[in-house]
Amino acid sequence: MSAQQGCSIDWKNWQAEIPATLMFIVRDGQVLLIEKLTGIGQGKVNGPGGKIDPGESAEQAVIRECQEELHITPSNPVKMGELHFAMSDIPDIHCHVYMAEEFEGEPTPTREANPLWTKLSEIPFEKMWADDRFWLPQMLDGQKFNGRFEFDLEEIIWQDVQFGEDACALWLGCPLELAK
Ligand SMILES: Nc1ncnc2c1[nH]c(=O)n2[C@H]1C[C@H](O)[C@@H](COP(=O)(O)OP(=O)(O)OP(=O)(O)O)O1
Repeated sequence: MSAQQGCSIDWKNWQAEIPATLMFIVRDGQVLLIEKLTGIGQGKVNGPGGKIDPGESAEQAVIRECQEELHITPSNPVKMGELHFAMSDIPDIHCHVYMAEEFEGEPTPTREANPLWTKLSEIPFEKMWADDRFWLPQMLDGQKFNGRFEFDLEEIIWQDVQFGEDACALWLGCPLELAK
């Protein structure tokens, strides 16, 4: 799929209804994933994360979600990417993706998530959102990215993912972010 061919979304004027976050903590050749027990993507494997609350920055939100879902607090999160999901069956999502190497606490199962320490070579893409295989390996390799996906239900019908520092210039930022 090329950058614009076959895409029905006017990305220039696109605005997501749901601002959201994801966190991938990497330590000792493993990444901390979750089995998601509630919310959008229930039943899938993903990183911890969730919706950004009004007045919250993306970074504040991703830390809060890790506390709620796994009882851990990531330190020094690094923003790695933005994901733009135009969905057919649920509201569109704009997701801010972070990585961290350190955290406080012990990953603990909660009502919302089961923690899954996963070898970097054994990520279960077949249990994850279809887009993950197009940016997660590169991100875990240290590349920043900007991804746009049009979904028809669970299937990707158009995509564009860019990597490297240039990709950061495409980030929309977080409209709810507090001035820093
Ligand atoms: N396509 C795709 N790929 C990868 N990750 C995601 C998607 N779509 C998504 O929504 N996500 C991620 C983004 C967020 O981390 C979650 C969705 O947020 P959700 O769990 O519904 O938000 P919470 O705030 O935790 O849930 P509620 O409290 O509102 O139930 O999935």
